[in-house]
Parts: sequence; structure tokens; C-alpha cells
Amino acid sequence: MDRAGQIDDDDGVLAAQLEVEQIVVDDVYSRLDALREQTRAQLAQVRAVRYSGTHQARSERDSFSSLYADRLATYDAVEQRLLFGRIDLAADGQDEGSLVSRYVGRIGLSDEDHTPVLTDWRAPAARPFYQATAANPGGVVRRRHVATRGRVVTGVEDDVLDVDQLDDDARAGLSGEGALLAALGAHRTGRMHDIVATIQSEQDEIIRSDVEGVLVVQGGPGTGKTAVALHRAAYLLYAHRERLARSGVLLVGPSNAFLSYIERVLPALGETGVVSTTMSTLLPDVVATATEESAVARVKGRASMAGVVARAVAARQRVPARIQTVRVGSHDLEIRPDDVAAARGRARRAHQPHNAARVVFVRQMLSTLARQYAAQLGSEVSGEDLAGITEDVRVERDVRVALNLAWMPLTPEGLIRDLWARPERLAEAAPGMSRADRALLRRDRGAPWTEADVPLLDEAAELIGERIDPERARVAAEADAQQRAEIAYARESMQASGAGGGMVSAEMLAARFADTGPILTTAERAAADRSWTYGHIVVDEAQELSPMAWRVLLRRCPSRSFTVVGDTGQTSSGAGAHRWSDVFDTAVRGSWRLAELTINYRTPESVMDAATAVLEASARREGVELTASRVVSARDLPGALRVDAGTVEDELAHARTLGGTVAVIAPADQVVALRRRLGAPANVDLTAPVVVLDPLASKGLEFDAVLALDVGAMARGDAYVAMTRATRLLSMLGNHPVGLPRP
Ligand SMILES: Nc1ncnc2c1ncn2[C@@H]1O[C@H](COP(=O)(O)OP(=O)(O)OP(=O)(O)O)[C@@H](O)[C@H]1O
Repeated sequence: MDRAGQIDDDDGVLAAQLEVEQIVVDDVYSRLDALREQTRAQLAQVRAVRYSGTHQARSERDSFSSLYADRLATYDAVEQRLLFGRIDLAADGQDEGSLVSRYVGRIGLSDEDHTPVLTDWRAPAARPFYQATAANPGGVVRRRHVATRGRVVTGVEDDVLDVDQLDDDARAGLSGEGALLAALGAHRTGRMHDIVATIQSEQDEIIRSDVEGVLVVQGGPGTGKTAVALHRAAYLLYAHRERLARSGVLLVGPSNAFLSYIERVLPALGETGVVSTTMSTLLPDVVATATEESAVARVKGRASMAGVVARAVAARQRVPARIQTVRVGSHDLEIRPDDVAAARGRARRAHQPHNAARVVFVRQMLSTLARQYAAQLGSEVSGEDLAGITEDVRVERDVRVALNLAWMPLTPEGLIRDLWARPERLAEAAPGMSRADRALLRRDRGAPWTEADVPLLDEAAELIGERIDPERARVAAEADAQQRAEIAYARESMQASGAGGGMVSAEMLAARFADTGPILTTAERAAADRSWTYGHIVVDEAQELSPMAWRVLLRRCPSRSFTVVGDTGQTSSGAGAHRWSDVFDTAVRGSWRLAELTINYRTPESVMDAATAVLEASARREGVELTASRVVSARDLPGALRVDAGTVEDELAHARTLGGTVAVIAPADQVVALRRRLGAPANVDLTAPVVVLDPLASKGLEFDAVLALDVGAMARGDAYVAMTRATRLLSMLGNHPVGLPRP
């Protein structure tokens, strides 16, 4: 056959394949539409029911209303690329060569007869789509990627895993240049997309790995750590819905820009119940916006700071040096060191936080003083009289002052501010700290909080507890009892209706029934509550976290179920980790496991090789042993690395010709001036034509083209980060790092 004839023939085969898949795609969407309509009607129906006024009727109505609203939201979120894959499996017990096809998509769908038409990508039945290889096909004869735009099939890509099983027609119809390469070559938009259609087998292993324990995923730049972490969160919510919808999942990322970069991934995977935060914004009432020297963050992040905070709290539980006399009515009473020491011992043995234990301390001291008072009366005192005397003692100003001095009610903010602003307090709480380190921590009382303060504030909050207000405590206890009753009721009504197992848990419904305050989801309630404990925590760019930050996160997940992703080659925080064993051998005593990702899906090979050469040269120079493994790029592009090719403006113009997103990454002290010079926005707006940012802010992000300026002036981890953000072009200008190969 001549070449033109061959092309005609190929075109015909492709058109036929598209037609076949279009029929399936039409069916799947019409099923989605039918379900959407059905749910919309159900929602309208429950909303139309008038309140009968009883609590039960209102609860029922609200429970169904939120259930249907959540279902509708899920159906809307999965509209794009609802179906993306097909596997043809050798049919057991059938004629040789007969195949069974299974379609894989964002959610599972069945037709009216309950026959599955689409398999959820997270279901065990979808696993062969990601796991099958030619060496180990696991019954899969062919894997097909189905590309769609809107509801139209635009292409198919086949991987044949077992050619022997295909008949001649099927063999003639093989097509595909690789859905993965097509995905990698796409322009970036400033928003991360899911990779559900092209998850690779080493990634799939991690995504579906057991929920228990701490799973650490080490991988070089662009190996899909963030993508894997997000898909794992969606997978775990699917596989452990009951447990995780109730307790919630926390996702910790490096910056707000990063959180907005990834914000669309989980909803597109049908999940909305994840709380995402940075360490700076973790505490509901603390705004930590200021930055500080790496050396300061290093001192604040040391594990030994936990002892410093504990000693600072204990130092506010003081025994006076000598007897103090206070006048109550016409009597002189003595506050004696021995009595204070005894009351303090008793309060400490209660093992409660400082403010709650203070109640024990004060009660004991008041009773001691009341007995002194009664003894001075000389006559027998009834129980009732003693109670009256105790009250007289309690309200006496001098008594209050003296007891406060012995056991001061505290706030976490006040305690930490005092440590930084009053050198004698820090010296008392940190006897082992060098004078130079203490000087580093010195700060005025009004200074704003930094990210490194957050774990210390949380540590202090843990030891100090809530401020005790008896009236508030009573109201809170009542609200608690009410909440438990609501949850029990919600669970009953969900069971009675056959609902549940979906996006809504009894707790979420109960929160929505409550007629006080706004309707809150688990995620919203968790985010507003410092002491909330999560069912699972995902940490991205985890190498940046200090030992003190890990204490905060471990407290928030008593079951120790974590997905930790990061790269010790990219560490830039002074308090961060250079070896995972340093973090977890002590923190979770060996109950952690390490997985590795080795293929870089972002950076062209020539750029990745240059970044690796620079990292290794700088580690050699600094005498540091690199613990991260080398990565291999999935592809290369000619001309992807440029060094000193032109001015900043020239290189920007060149970058723009490539299309997609463009960033300039420069040392932090140049960013403001560069933004002005290039007319870039003053913050990190990933949708702007040019984003100017420092290496820290660029963590976790990627752009089609990156101009990296003065990389030679950046620290080792920062330089490595800056050089590995580009998907098409890295242009380096200015002061270059040691070890940079010339293209
Ligand atoms: N299986 C895949 N299919 C398609 N694209 C993928 C796949 N895995 C990763 N990618 C893409 O590779 C890029 C890098 O992924 P990601 O940001 O998750 O890497 P990372 O390891 O977190 O990188 P870094 O540590 O450098 O921030 C993203 O654009 C992601 O969508």
C-alpha cells in the first residue's frame, strides 16, 4: 500500500474507534444527566416540604437537603473528562480471544438495572488500568486512554499489553503517541490539574498504600509528589469514607499561593472535605505574616524549645520566698510558702493544663486561708459559715493579687511574647541555651508573629489550655450534650433512609441541623477548632518543617496516619530536615515507611541535569552528604536551557513566544524592584502574564518558562528549587552557581 493509502486507512480506523467510544461516552453522560435530574428533583421536593415545626421534621428535611446538595455538587465537579480510560481484560471461561471492556472514570456510575457503566478510578476494579505493564499485564490485554473535550471524544491512545490476545482487526487499530507525553507537553495555566487519567504505576502504589502509619514519599523535583499526595487524599476519603468524613483530612502546604495553585484538584476528583492550610495559618486566632532570619527560625524550631515553653509555664507557678500577710475584714491571714507549695503540688498532680489546674490551686489555698480565719474566731464554725468565710477570702483584692502572683492565669500569646521581650524570662526558661541564641530571639512585645512562632504558640496553648470562665464552661457543656443528641439523631435518620456512605456524615448533618449559628461542614468546624484531631494529615514540602512544627501536627493526628511528601534536596528553611530518619526515628519511633518517586514529569532533561550538577557541586563544596536520590526526566526539549542569552526583557519576550505561564525567580531582596520594573503584580498572582517571586514562594509551583536571576546568590536548596520550576524553558541570567554546565 502506498503512504497516502496507509494514512487514509489509519484515518478510517481512528474515526471508527472514536465513534465506538463516543457511543459509550454519550451513554455515560446521559446517565450522569439522569442522576443529576433525579437528585435535583429530590432536592426540590424536600425543600418544598413546609416546616411542621418539630425538631425531627426539620432535621429530616435538612439532612436530605444537604445530602442531595452534596451529590449535585459532586456531579457538577466531575463533568470534565468524566470518562478517561478503558481496559480490555481477557474474559475468564469464555472463548479464547474474547474480551471484557471496563471503563474507568472520575466516579462510579451504574445504569437503571444496577449494571456498572463506569468504574470509579479509586475502586479496586480500576487498579489494573494503572498497574498493568507489558511484563506484568495482570489479565489486561489493552489499556486505552480516551481523550474528550466537553462531551466529545477527541482521541484514543492504546497501550497493548498482551498482543497475542488481540485479533487482526484490533491489531490494525492500535493507536497512540502516549497520553502521558501529551499531558506533560500541555501548557500550564497557573492552576494544577489532576493526573487521574495518567497516574503511573509507581505513583499508584503510593496513592493506594495503607492508611495506617506515617508514609514518607521522597522524590526529586517534578516527580509528582504533590499530585500523588492529592490523589492519595481523594483515594483515602473514598476507601475510608466512614472514618475520614467524620474526623476530616488536613492538608499542609508551603504557602497560600501554593494552596490556590492546587485548590481545584480535589474538587475535580469529587472531594471537597479537606482542610488546607499553611503552618502560618494553622491556628484559628493567630496571623503569622512576618518573616525572620533563617538562624532565628532554626533556634525556634529545635525540639528542645518544647522544654523551654514548659519551663516558662512552670515558672508562673511560683512559691513566694517569705510569708505574706493579707487582711480580710478585721483579720490578718498569712499566705505561707509551705501552704502554697502544697497547693501547687496538688494542682500539678491533677495533670491538667495550667489554667484548669489553677482552679485546683486556688480552691486549696482559699480553703487553707478560710481555716486560718476560722481558727482566729476561736469558736466552732459550721460548714455553712466556712463557706461564707471562703467567699469573703476569695473576693478580697489582696488575696487575689497574691494568688495570681503564685499561679498566674495565662494566655499562649502573653507567655511567648514575654519570652521574646524579657531576657530574664527566657534565661530562666532556657538555662541550656547559649547567650548568642537567646539574643537572636529578642524581640519587642508588639512585634508581629512569624511562622516559627506558630508551633511555640500551639505548644503553649496545649500546656495552658483555655482561659477558664465558669459561665462559658457551663454553656459549652450544654452545647456538647446537645451536639451528641443531634449526631445520634442524624445517624438514625440516615440509616432509616438508606443514605450514608456518600459525601455526608452524621456529624456533618448534625452540624447543619443545629439551629444556632451558620451551617458548617466538618472541614469548616475542624479549621476553626485548635484542638480538632484529624483522621489523616497530608504534608507537602515536608522537608521545610521544624521538629517543633512536627510536634504540632502529631498532636493533631493521634492515630499517626500521615502522608508526608518532600525532597530533602530542596530544603531551604534553617529548621528543616536533611534526612527523614532525623525527623521520624524519634517522632514516631520507627513506625514510618519510605517510598520513592524517581521520574521527573516536569523538567526537561537538559534542565534537570544542570540543576543536579549545581546541587551536587554546592553540596561537595559545603561538605554535605546528599540523601536524595537522582531523578530521571520523562522527556527532553531542545533549547530548554539558556544561559546568558540576552537581557531580562529579551528573555521574557522569548519566553512569551512559547505560550503558557512565565515566572521570574530572583533572590528575595530583588523581588520588589523587579516587580516594579516588569509591571508584575505585587503579590504572587499565578494568573498574571509574568509572576515575579523568590525561591521560597516558588516552592511546589511550576511554569512553562522561568527566568532565574542570580541563582549563584541563592542558598543550595533555593537554587535547586529555582532551577526546577520550568516545564519548557529555563533561562539563567546574572550571577551563576558553581557547577552550572553551559548548554
Ligand atoms: N502521572 C502523571 N501524569 C501526568 N502528569 C503528571 C504525572 N505525574 C506528575 N505529573 C505532572 O508533573 C508535574 C510535577 O508534579 P508535582 O508538582 O506533583 O511534582 P512535585 O514532586 O511535587 O514537584 P516539586 O517537589 O518540584 O514541587 C505536574 O504538572 C504534574 O501534573
